[in-house]
Amino acid sequence: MITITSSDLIPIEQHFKVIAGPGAGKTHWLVNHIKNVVKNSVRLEKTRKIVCITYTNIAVETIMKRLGTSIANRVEVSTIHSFLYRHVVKPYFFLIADEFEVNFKKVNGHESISPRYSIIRKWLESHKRVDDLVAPNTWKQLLREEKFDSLLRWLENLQYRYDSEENLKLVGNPEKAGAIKKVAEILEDDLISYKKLFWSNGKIDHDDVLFFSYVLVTKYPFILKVLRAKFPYFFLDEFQDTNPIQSKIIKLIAEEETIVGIIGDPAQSIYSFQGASLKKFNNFQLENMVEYQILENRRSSNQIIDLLNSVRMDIVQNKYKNIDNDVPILFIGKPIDAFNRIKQLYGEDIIIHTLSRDNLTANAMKSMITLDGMNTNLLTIFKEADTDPKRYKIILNSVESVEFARIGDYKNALEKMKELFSDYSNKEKINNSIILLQELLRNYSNYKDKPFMDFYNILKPYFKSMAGFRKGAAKDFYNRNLYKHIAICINYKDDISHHRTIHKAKGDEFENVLLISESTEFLISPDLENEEEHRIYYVGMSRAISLLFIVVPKLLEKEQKFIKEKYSIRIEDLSDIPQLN
Ligand SMILES: Nc1ncnc2c1ncn2[C@@H]1O[C@H](COP(=O)(O)OP(=O)(O)OP(=O)(O)O)[C@@H](O)[C@H]1O
Repeated sequence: MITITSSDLIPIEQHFKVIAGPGAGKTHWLVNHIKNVVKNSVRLEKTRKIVCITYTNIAVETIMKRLGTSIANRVEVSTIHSFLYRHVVKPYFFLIADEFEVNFKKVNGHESISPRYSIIRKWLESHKRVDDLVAPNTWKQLLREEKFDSLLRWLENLQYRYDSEENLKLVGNPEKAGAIKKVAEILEDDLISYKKLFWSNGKIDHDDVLFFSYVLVTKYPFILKVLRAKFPYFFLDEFQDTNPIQSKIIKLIAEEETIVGIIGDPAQSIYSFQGASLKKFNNFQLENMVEYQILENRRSSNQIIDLLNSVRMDIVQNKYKNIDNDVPILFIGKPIDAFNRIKQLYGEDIIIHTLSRDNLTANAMKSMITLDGMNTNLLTIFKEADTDPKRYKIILNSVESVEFARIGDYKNALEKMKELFSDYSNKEKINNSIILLQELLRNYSNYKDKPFMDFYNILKPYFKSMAGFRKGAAKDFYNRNLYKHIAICINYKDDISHHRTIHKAKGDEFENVLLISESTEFLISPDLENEEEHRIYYVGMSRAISLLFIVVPKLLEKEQKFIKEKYSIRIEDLSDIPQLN
């Protein structure tokens, strides 16, 4: 292992792996490396390009900006899904379309696809093992209530996995099977038929892109030759979270001609549910690959780096900036109280980013409301209650569009709205979407704290054909639930707000961070190597530049004592601060 700094250059014609902790300047280093390749490579010629793969669209934009306009046209910065779609799936889909029953002419990009009742019904009815589905789990019984609910959740979590013979298989996650656990194995036998119902309609999702790419490059190796000819350099940031299919494709590309470089931090591997793992990153090898490490932390104050170093065993980061600041504070109490307490301590103007473990807490922080006693499952209940798919889509997309816009994400807000005007010309689609979105934002205070039915009533004049209500579950749902409670259950696409999940904050950095946690396990017995939960909180803590705060709901006396002894950290019980409202 060779130690470098984020300003050092390395040879450009060798595969490499760069390992470095948070704030080491991995992205910074990668941008410099790309510039160095553009400047010195004799293999780029006019049309050949460098590929730079990163994890999110936001990260793509950051890298493009840092590369600058003068060399941006020499580099293809992209997420892996967009890259593979553009260069493998789209041009070569026709080769496997018949085999997988894909209507490839209808395929237009990749999207998140949710299971739908009509499709599930069709699939179950003609499932190749339908005769093995016997009472109380006949195909009709599986379409009812609790079982259907479990079936939905199970289908939402399908994954492509390699079996022991390295064949790629589509499998379900038994942990998500709930009430259908007993029959999940039978259902799993014919999952491809379920997928084909979407594919035959031209709909493919993000995982399908990886799957089809893998099938294509292994069946038709000439595609690899084309990729190598077009892209002599292939770099991947955040490689610790790489999906195994992606890893295999990269290895195939690296077999000849193309130089592959991967960059990442094993302690920041937080996507095991997508099949990534710290071990896979550590074990990733290519012929003659050179390994480097960067041991600096250029982001955080000395006090934050001390804390990060105390929970991490494999490396000790150097304090590059060598800037002192206040020691981190561990609050005991509610997140909103902690947020207000920080303002009390540091002044109203302090900008605080809160990072939460789950989506709901992050969204509740956006609206500064507490989750106490709230039903946190409202979106699932909404989907079940509103059996009119058209109305459901209009309402859900509108909520998403409004809430995306409220955090400043107008791009995705507009996309959501445009889906509701699919029958219009492109220009009309945009115009209608803007007008409606503006109207909804202007009216926000008129429906935010009111029953969901009020929101429906505001939308109704814009969608004349949207169904009304008869007595029943749908009407009850709209009358009994408040808009704001449904709004906090949505999933933000690109969350650019000050209140995000830790997962959505990956790769980013903020001046002051309040980390919201349910437990202090990651401080009391940290084990980054084996516990993904601990790594998630480590990622959260390491986003902070100047000040770090952590809030937990409770902490035993002996735990307080232990934490005080082990770390330089201040503990404050918020119930002892009377002036907090
Ligand atoms: N060589 C350098 N010169 C100047 N600034 C640097 C250098 N390297 C890194 N930085 C700065 O240090 C900070 C951390 O860098 P960067 O975001 O690239 O780290 P990272 O290793 O990708 O972090 P993480 O893994 O935590 O997301 C950034 O503000 C970046 O601009």
